[in-house]
Amino acid sequence: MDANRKTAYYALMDVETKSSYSNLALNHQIILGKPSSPSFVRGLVYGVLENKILLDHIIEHFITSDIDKLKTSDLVILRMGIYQLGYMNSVPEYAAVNESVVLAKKFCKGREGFINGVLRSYIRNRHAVPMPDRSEDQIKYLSIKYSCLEWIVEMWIDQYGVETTEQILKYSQGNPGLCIRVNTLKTGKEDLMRRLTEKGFEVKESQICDSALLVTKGNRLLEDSLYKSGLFSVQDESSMKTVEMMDPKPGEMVVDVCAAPGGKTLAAAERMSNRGQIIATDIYLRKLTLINKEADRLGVSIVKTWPWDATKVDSELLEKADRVLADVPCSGLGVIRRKPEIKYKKRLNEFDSLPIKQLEILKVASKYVKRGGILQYSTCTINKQENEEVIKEFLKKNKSFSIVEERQFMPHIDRTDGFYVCKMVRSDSLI
Ligand SMILES: C[S@@+](CC[C@H](N)C(=O)[O-])C[C@H]1O[C@@H](n2cnc3c(N)ncnc32)[C@H](O)[C@@H]1O
Repeated sequence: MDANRKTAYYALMDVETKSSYSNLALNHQIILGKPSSPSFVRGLVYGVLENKILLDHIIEHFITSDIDKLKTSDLVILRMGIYQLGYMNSVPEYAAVNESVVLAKKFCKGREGFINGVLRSYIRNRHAVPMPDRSEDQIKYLSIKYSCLEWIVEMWIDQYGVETTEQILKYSQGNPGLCIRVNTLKTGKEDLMRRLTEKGFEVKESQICDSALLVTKGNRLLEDSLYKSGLFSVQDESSMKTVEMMDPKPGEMVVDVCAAPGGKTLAAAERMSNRGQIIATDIYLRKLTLINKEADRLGVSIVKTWPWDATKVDSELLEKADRVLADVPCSGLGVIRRKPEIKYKKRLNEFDSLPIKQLEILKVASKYVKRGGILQYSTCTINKQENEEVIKEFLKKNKSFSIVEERQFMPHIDRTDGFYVCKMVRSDSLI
């Protein structure tokens, strides 16, 4: 059996049946399965996940039974087969069908005839699958075309209008690429570019962040000695941009109240030339160990971690910090191209209560800021209720803070993840 497709199947089953995060499931299965082409596996897994609603719409056209009655294993193999046939030009039709049948024989015995039949019908009639009439049901049309649950499409249409919503959906698809942060404590951007290029990686500078490099070609980056010796970290441009906007200076005291897994904390430490102090807290103790481990790899010694619920005031920190970062838990709707599974989350009470929790965390975080200090709020979402609305509520009752810079980054405008940053300053005088 082809190890590439088997690995993709296992990763997709992990996402469907164990609610695993796609990136973690994929990395885990690639390590276990040792496929000959990890990039093929990635393309197939992300392609299927990104287009799940569209693929199911197609499958429904070619089966007589109810799609909800299919076993997950049947459905995953059908999605993989249709995706290869319809959207992966490099895969010959016979390979897509034969390999799907081989998977079916192993993982859903007795269903190989059914799967073979559906895939062959698709080959014969792929152009006959109707889309919903856009003029009759715009939300349904966009939901199927861009594979995103209807409640999210509806919410964005309410907040941004139809045209922008379609742009957001369009640019939230496709491989975002790999971005790394140069560890300026150990190397410089030019030096790292040269060393990576010598090893066969293709690297270019980011247009968005000073310390970011985009790796456009090359495999097994994290197994390389340059990574192991701490010369760089993997981090999205959006995360790095947040720290660039916060602009922590050497010698300052910084508090990061939702710090794990530590991307922004460690970027801040590098920007501070490892001078000063950063208190990094998170509600989950086990996640804090990741920060400490990474700090060791990067040669960072100014970070102190401890578990803390950011909705509770830590009296040790009152008015102590030059800068406080509240990178709060959010719906993640700005990072759906990295984590497509977010597009399929049902709207639960948890979603609607997020702004309440975010405001609570922000209020507590504000108490740690010195007079004249900086308070920065950030999310990786494009839901206004978790962004502008939270800030509006906060500023209404906290008159000593005012906005220095506020930005909503959008996938279709900035070609980045969707994320929101609001940098505020606490007044010098008593208000
Ligand atoms: C967006 S993530 C932070 C990412 C991090 N700043 C980084 O750059 O790597 C939000 C974090 O908030 C933490 N969290 C959730 N509820 C919390 C609470 N009540 N108190 C403290 N941390 C919380 C989560 O464990 C999660 O690690």
